Amino acid sequence: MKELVYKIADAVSGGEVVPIETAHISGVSYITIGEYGTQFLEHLASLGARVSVFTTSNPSAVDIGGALSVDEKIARGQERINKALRTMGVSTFYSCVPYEFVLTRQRTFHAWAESSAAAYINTFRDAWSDKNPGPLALLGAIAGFVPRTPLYTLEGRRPTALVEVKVGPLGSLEAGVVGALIGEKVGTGVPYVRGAVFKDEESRREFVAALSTYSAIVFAVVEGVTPNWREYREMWDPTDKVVISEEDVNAYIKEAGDVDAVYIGCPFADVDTVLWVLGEVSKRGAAKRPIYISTSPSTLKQLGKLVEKAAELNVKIFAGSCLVVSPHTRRFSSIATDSFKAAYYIPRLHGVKVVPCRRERCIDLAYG
Ligand SMILES: C[C@@](O)(CCOP(=O)(O)O)CC(=O)O
Repeated sequence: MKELVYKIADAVSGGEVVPIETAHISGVSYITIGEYGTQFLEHLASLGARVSVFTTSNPSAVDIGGALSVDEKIARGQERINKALRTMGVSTFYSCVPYEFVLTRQRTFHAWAESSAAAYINTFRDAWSDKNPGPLALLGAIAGFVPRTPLYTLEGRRPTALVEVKVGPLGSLEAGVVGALIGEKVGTGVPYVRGAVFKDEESRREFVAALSTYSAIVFAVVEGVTPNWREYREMWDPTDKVVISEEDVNAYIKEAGDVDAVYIGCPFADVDTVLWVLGEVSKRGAAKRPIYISTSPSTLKQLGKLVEKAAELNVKIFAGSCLVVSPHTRRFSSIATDSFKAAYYIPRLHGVKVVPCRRERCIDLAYG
């Protein structure tokens, strides 16, 4: 596998590579990679390929507690993927927020394939990762190194565009809209973001998820927030400025119509978000329409008995999968969500309509 990574490096980074501490692979759901992707993983495993660094995996098509129904064919396909990954030594923890437990120190190298997770550690920790495509992250995990693309160099992390955010503090939906707008307006390079105030952890997750979904950008310097932001600031003299106003953000937020379900947790929800939803729902009684919350397996465990209590209120908390990569999503015709990443992928992967709304409004829609 090392030769293969060197070959790719010849094409993309003048043959240079960087050693990595950890890898995170995406494209591990039978829904997104299908039969050929599954055979590719099985083939690698049967050749004796084994990861040489700690490697985690993105959500799968099947959640760990069986809260989402999937048909036999998908369940069997997913089991084959799980087996191939386990054989190669991948931690089959199935989470899109591995940064909850892999604490990626500043300026250490990682090969993460999930764009929102790579963008999170770049932006909020100044740990260095490019968005490596899923197969390359896996080959890199096996080899122990990846091509030295610009984001693995200080020079390649030099800001290229100044963005002034004139709206906030940003809740989860607004943070996603601001991320998407920066992505669309700046497109590539490294935005230097001034004035962004995130209300909570979920907003930070939504910001980087939307930024990296709506553009190729997986690193933003957020003034006052990104470690070493002063150093990045001094590296460059801004010429152009992009402004994100309250009107820009409001133009993206439509008044929602009828929905069959509400979805929170793309990227996976933290405990705080789950508690907030449960607090709102407890005040009103069981929701008329199901509220789905995806979390990491450890968050689900930490919640303990609350998961059953939530189920009585029609709040389905599940882990290891999400409504982006699970076929369960196809049973709905319209879903409300505060996630701009989910709003991008769910219609494209499942043909299901998505209504982006603020979290408070999403909860209202579960009763409307
Ligand atoms: C569906 C999926 O491709 C979502 C997109 O991920 P990304 O933003 O392209 O890293 C994730 C996956 O396949 O693991």
